[in-house]
Amino acid sequence: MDTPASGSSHAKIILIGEHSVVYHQPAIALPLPAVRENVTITLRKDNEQQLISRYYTGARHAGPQQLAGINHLIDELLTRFNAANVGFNLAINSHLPAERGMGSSAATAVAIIRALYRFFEQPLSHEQLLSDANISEKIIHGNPSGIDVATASASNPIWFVTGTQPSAIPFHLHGYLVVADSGIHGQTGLAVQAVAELRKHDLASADHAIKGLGQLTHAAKSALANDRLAELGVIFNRAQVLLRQLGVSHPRLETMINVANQNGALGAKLTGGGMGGCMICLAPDEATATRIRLALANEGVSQSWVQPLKSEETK
Ligand SMILES: C[C@@](O)(CCO)CC(=O)[O-]
Repeated sequence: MDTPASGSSHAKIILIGEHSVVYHQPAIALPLPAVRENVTITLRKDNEQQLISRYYTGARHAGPQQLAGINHLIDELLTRFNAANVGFNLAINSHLPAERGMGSSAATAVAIIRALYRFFEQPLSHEQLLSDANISEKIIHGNPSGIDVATASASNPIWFVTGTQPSAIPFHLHGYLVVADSGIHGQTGLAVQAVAELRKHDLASADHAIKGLGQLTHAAKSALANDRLAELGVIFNRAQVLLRQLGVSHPRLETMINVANQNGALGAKLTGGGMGGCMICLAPDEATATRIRLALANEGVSQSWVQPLKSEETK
């Protein structure tokens, strides 16, 4: 407790299966290790608990409503460690844009939990990490499947089914994944609610799309295992049609998807909750990935990332 402690995490990208995963279909997600979240905790001499972040700096309980989930999580851990009155500064250094489908709230929770357990010198199992991180995710997202937390704490691509342990997935794929930020805040909780509303009004067509996404996720698993990048691109395009039917796309994402596909992408779709947030697409080589990013930048996209997909690195 006398020495500062740190914890870190990273962004997540859902390759396929967002939304349908809430209805017990499988999903496939990847950690994006280049886009990181770091938390450092240092002891204070007084008993104040201060938060330092790019969105808010000050007493942690006096912060905006968006901090409710994180505060609840910290309260619960401090009570568990019998440390409710210990003073500390908790600094969050984040490279993840918030509310863009990259799992920023899950990454923050995972980094905070790792830092707090280290600070109070408590052992932390992977199961405990997942269960603790879902404390704040439930407050922020209402009914999360758990995929964001599972990917924020994973170092390899995962196959995820709600209520079961995430498993490693055979990953033999060569190509490039481009992730591009629409700049529009997409609220996962609202998007999940919108799909639930659609199911109330038109159960048959909503469940048809959800089942279709499940089938595409199984097809994607086989394409990933057998280095079939072009096939995975076609699967991305089909998934986007179904996500649009579920009402979770956005005109800006549709424009970006068209730009990517017109500039050599093998397929493109939204990722995460949608209604804003990020788009992902597949490129066969680095030159094409660069061309896509430049074309998106010409369309006003200010942030994009590229992740090489190499089976050696991600297995
Ligand atoms: C939209 C959703 O499927 C993914 C959010 O990253 C919601 C969830 O699984 O909790």
